[in-house]
Amino acid sequence: MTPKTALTIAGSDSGGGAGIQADLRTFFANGVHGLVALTAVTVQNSLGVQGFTEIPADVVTAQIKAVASDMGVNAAKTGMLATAEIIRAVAKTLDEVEVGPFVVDPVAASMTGDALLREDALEAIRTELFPRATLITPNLDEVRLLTGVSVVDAASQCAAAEALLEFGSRWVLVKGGHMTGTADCVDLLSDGREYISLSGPRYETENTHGGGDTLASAITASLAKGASVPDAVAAGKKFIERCVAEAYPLGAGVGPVSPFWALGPS
Ligand SMILES: Nc1ncnc2c1ncn2[C@@H]1O[C@H](COP(=O)(O)OP(=O)(O)O)[C@@H](O)[C@H]1O
Ligand SMILES: Cc1ncc(COP(=O)(O)O)c(N)n1
Repeated sequence: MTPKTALTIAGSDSGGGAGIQADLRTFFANGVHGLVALTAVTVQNSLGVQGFTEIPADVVTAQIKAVASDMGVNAAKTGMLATAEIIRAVAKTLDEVEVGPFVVDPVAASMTGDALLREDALEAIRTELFPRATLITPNLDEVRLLTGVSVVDAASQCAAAEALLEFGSRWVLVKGGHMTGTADCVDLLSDGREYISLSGPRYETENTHGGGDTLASAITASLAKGASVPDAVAAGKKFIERCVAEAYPLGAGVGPVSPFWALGPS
């Protein structure tokens, strides 16, 4: 049987832990056929991002149109978008092709602190992509850059969600992985009417490279299969929890979260 399709519009991670590599294996692990519009090639390992080269914006557009016109896209997500020009091209293309539910992970920097966006491009994500998004999934650093709100507890997480919804997405997931002083990892999902707190154990590990990409891709895979946003996010949270629990060291720096458990017992 032909599986549902999910499109990732994102960059390549040469270290294989994040970016399109994380997205494609997460789609696979969730039973969805992965499609790709590559935006950038990063030179990256467990120690950080040594550099990147972006793909020309018209080539990003052409990739999206090629797969959408022929194969059909049941849901799509963005990761690293590199430049304001690529962001504007993606926004324009989304007005011309049908991609189903659209998840925007506003990736600004790697977890090692290296920039994955040229200057001024986060503003373009906010103005061009958030209004078109079914769901946006910022982490706490991105929340601070976008709204100025520092999330330190449940009340400020709620305030951040409200501020982010003003930018026009249907739903927002304020991820709490970087919140300090909490025993659990709490992500807050809201559409401005419902406030759904998704709580799970915080695992003791340094190896969380690719965590945000994996969560957003798992959510996108569920949306491609027809789940509602709250159900897709709940399933994504369960998926990423297991991936963090089984994360492994690789290289001298930060290792990747692991989807290998999804293959079943070896
Ligand atoms: N140590 C951890 N244990 C369990 N879950 C975690 C841990 N760190 C992050 N998560 C979860 O992984 C997902 C990614 O979160 P976060 O780290 O906030 O985003 P990002 O990877 O984009 O920086 C969230 O669902 C978060 O709750
Ligand atoms: C190509 C690419 N896309 C996204 C990330 C963010 O992932 P992380 O925050 O885990 O470094 C990354 N490092 N590289």
